[in-house]
Amino acid sequence: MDLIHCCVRWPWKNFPTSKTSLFQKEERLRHYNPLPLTVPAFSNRMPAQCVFSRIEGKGKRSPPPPPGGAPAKLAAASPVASRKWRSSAHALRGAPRRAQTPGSVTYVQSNLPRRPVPRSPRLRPGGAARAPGAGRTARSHPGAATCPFSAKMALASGVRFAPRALLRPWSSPVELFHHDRYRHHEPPAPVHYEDKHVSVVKVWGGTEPSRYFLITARIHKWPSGILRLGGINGDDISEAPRVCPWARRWVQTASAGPAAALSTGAGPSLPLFLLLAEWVAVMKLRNPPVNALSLELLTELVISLEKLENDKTFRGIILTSDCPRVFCAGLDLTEICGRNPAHCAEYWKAMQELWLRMYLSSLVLVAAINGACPAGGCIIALSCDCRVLADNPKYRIGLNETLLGIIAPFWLKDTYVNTIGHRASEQALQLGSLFPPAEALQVGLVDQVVPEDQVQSTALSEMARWLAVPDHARQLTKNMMRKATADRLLRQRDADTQNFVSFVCRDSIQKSLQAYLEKLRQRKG
Ligand SMILES: CC/C=C\CC/C=C/CC(=O)SCCNC(=O)CCNC(=O)[C@H](O)C(C)(C)COP(=O)(O)OP(=O)(O)OC[C@H]1O[C@@H](n2cnc3c(N)ncnc32)[C@H](O)[C@@H]1OP(=O)(O)O
Repeated sequence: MDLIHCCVRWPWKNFPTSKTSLFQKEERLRHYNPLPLTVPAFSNRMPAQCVFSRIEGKGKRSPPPPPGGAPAKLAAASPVASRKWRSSAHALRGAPRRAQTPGSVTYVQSNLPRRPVPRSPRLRPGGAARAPGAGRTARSHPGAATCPFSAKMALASGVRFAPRALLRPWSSPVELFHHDRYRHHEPPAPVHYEDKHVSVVKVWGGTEPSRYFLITARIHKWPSGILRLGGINGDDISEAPRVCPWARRWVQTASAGPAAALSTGAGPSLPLFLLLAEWVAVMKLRNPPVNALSLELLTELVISLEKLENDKTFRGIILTSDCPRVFCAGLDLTEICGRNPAHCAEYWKAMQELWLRMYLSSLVLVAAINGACPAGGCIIALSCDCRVLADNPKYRIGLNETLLGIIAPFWLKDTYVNTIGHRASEQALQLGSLFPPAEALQVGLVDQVVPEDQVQSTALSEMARWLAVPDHARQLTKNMMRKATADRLLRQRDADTQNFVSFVCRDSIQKSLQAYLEKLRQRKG
């Protein structure tokens, strides 16, 4: 995904300028431009550093066009781009043109069909074909610096942008630039991007989070109005502020506000945290007293996961417990104790389903383990991508099946081995070890052990770290790492169910399960 793609899908006309829901706009655009248009010529060199921003002033008049006019500027920068500009300007004649209102953005929205762009031999790595002297305009006359890169990029891609908008001097209300050029986009001296001058109004996430993000901030001083800083999601959104030094300053300044409210832990910069608010679901297990995995809870979890996976608003889930002192007590023993084989089979299938869904989930799953986490609870946590455990010696984690007289099935064992390695698993599984936090960290069962009151914020920081990776790359890698293990169960699912049912329905096993449950109840008394 790159800036051009974003531009194509999101011409200025459709760029949300009011508080109208971005999601509605996105929906409209889907119909407006249903064919995905990729621009291979630029995609490799337009990573997340691409930022485009726009300042809308109220009642302020736009600065006059640069001396010599846009075509002349472009001609000076590149004769090729200039020729293309002329032809596109010609093509644009007759296209709907919106009148320039004071302080608002002027643009021409083309109604020409868009076309895919062939790789141009004139384009050099690291930027578009740069004609001699292309950067000189900015140095000699910063106020009149043009964006030839953007112009050429758009023209070459067949995007019929308003040339005036593209070639506008940067100090005008419209800015569209590339990281190669950011150094020419220093703000004029009187602008102070400090706390009292700038406040974040909203951070928007798209319905397709891998596409873009947008931060709206209110600037209290000159140029007063609304500033929007946008970027392409899925690459590395924390990179975006790096594009432009003054934007970074602004983002850093603003990070004392809403971001601080969202997280007390140290974490990446503001946009991530604000976006987290929109992209990350927190799923709390609530089946008191110990969050045992009843059939109902399993079904509920599977449905919720499916919903979140299908809702493109979400990129991650933080899984935690709503029950004090217990994350999850594992299988609900009452579901397999004294029940008929059909019920046991149904129950086990639900357990398999949940594991498969979690283990192969395209979302980032972070387990915020705020309580004891034995057996099935541990498997739920191990199916996540990352585990944060509260530092309390009572909160132990591990697969203790052997202590109940039962055997962990092969896919539980595989999950264990994939996490802590063969030898450690061999030992821990046979002994039914439940690890206290420090040991769990040492053996690699969890990724972080933190004070109890920091579990959620650390999980959020971890989530931010995982979300900073482009979704597609992370998902494919996850799949590559986990598919073989999941496939093994998929191939033997029925046999595994039969094995489970025949095992737990044995008299001897039923007796030991009964005894174990009894022990738990007596312990309480
Ligand atoms: C071929 C394949 C064959 C088999 C594969 C089977 C795979 C199994 C994986 C599993 O998950 S087996 C389940 C293993 N789970 C455990 O061993 C956990 C047992 N529970 C505990 O250790 C503790 O309850 C706790 C540390 C989770 C919480 O301790 P605490 O807060 O002190 O609560 P209580 O012990 O007082 O328990 C309150 C209440 O909850 C009942 N209960 C506890 N665990 C379970 C459970 N897993 N299933 C059903 N019910 C459970 C306990 O009996 C108490 O009930 P009351 O009626 O007395 O309130």
